[in-house]
Amino acid sequence: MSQFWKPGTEKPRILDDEEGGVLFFSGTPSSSSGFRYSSIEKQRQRLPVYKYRTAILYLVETHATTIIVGETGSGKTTQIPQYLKEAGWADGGRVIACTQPRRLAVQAVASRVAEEMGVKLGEEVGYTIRFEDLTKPDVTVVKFLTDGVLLREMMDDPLLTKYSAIMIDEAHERSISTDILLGLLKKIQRRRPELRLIISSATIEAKLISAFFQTRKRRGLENEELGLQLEPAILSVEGRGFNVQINYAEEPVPDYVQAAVSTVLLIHEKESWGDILVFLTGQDDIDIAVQLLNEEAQTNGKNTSGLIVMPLYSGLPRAEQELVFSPTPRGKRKVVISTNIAETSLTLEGVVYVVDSGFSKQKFYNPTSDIENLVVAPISRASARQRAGRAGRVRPGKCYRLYTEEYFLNKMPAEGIPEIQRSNLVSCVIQLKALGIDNILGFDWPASPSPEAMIRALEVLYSLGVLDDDAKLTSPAGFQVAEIPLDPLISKMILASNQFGCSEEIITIAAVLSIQSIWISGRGIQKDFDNAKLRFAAAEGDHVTFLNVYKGFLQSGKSSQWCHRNHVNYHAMKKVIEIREQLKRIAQRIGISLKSCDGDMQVIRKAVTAGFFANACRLEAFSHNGMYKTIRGSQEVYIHPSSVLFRVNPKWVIYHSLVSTDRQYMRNVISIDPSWLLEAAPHFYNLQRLKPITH
Ligand SMILES: Nc1ncnc2c1ncn2[C@@H]1O[C@H](COP(=O)(O)OP(=O)(O)OP(=O)(O)O)[C@@H](O)[C@H]1O
Repeated sequence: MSQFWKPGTEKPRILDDEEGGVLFFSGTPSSSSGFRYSSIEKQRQRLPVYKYRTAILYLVETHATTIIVGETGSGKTTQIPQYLKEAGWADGGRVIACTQPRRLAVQAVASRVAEEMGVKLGEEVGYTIRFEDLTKPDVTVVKFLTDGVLLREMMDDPLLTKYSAIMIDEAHERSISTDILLGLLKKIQRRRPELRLIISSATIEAKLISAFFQTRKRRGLENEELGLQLEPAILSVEGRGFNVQINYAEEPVPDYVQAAVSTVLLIHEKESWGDILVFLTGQDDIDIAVQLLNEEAQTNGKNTSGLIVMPLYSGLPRAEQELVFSPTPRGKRKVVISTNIAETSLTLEGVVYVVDSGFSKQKFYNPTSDIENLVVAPISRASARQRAGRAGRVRPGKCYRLYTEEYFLNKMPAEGIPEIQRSNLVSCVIQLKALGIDNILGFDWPASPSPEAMIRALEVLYSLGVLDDDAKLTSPAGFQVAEIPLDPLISKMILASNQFGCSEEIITIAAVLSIQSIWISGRGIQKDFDNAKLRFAAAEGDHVTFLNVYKGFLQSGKSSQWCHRNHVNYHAMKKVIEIREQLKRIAQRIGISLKSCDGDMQVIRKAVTAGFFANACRLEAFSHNGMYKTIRGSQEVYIHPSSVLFRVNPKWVIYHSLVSTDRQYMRNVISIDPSWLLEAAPHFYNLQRLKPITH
């Protein structure tokens, strides 16, 4: 391995691993077996956090807020909720919550903790993620949930009264929902001094978070008689899992996908037993890496013999995501090629090697153009450490960084930029408004978002009819939009469908837009795939095409063979049906009557326009290459090749989202009549701006 790799000087191992990997096995014997249970108990006790059990419980007892800093793998996520339960924080019908920024982590950690506690998932230990609730009222006492779901729960129960203790995990990730939660929990603590907050963070972000909780005015928190300390306690948990040896590239690599594939092959050739986890940035480069490994298997079979390649990204159906947790068959080596969804909180038992490209897809929002883009950007040192931490969780491991040590030490930023400072804030603002926070600019943020982004969000919400002249939620529209757990633009589209008599169709479209893709594509099958898509393609655009696919799926009796023949993702369609059912229930609750327009495409497109008018684009007059300009900011955009309107290029379109690669591409596009923009948002557009194009 030496021709390419140079061992690094990053922190050596800390924890003694005298038991090697002996206690751990990759099979999953039944959790009821005594052997499994006692081995799990021993594993729990050897985690670094175990030595701090008493200290943690003491601090939580005596402090309103406890900040726990610990390295990845020290056991924060899986152990602290159990310690709290064991100490009685779940007695008397109270619930302990633990939030995570990512859905997959919520599910994985909940099932691990249920296994450690020897209970069935969904009973004492459960989880809730958007559109999926595996908890039982009055039974679930340790609940894992995404930070976004906890925020939603505040709409029904603003003081989160059922929780005795809330652990905000992975706070260093600074997801937008975590930041909002931190601000709101500070407020809640004034009203509920008995509530305990535990904030866990892997990095120096802890200092910032601590300062944030210290600077507060503690009005109303007068509980000295309880012996409660109001200043946050900080506890540093020393130690992590097993040693991870870090290796750096000797030279910068020109193509990280190719370099990742070469490294996988090199590890497979030279290194001993153990699975490999590769971090790339998104479905596109993951698909390429999978393809390259498959090609290698065809041309040079012996280099890949025994390798099982598995992609992992959020758009993948759940059943496929879960495959990565399955034990690796004897004599084989699993290669999981993932986005940063595997970066925190996940333990993939067999992983010994991590390959880190040094990049991830990150959201960047430009308030001037009002465009939010997913861009491939360098990760931070904190992320790099988290990635390396995925090796060495159950035995010593190695991490191969596809960048130089010099780059890591001197060029890589120490921390990422909090999501709230690089996002479109429309969803965030409406949530705060729904929680009665009127002075958004004056809200106590852990990191302030830019005033421009705030103003943009207020403008959009105003033009959607969600906020009134005093920037308060309108009644009923504003409250209804806030009730629907989707992007407010989609929620507004659903609301508008009520007037247009097409709520059945629009709810289907909303369900499809909520998942990444309903298609199965891939290199080598492009022609078949294009032909399959043509069978459903609608001249009006992608949204109507989705309706055709949905109809076909129902007519086939929800058949998986039908999906296979048509390159439609069966699991994704099942998810669509599930989400659709939930959206129907929410729609009915907020007074939307379920009606079908029986194929009247015009009303469907008008309802889409009512939500997405701000994303309108016009084909450039003399464009021969399909260039559009956004009406709002005059940005150059193109229809994505995956759209049924690619090369059709209608004059006026509305898009659902933008992706940026070599160009800015519009995904999920529908053609419209410009006069509908004026109907939908007269205060947003003026006739001058909508002047038709002349060829
Ligand atoms: N599913 C699992 N299978 C086997 N071991 C596991 C599993 N989940 C956790 N563990 C063990 O528990 C350890 C601690 O995991 P935990 O998620 O609690 O750590 P953490 O400190 O929260 O790390 P991170 O910051 O990465 O989430 C792991 O390193 C691993 O040894």
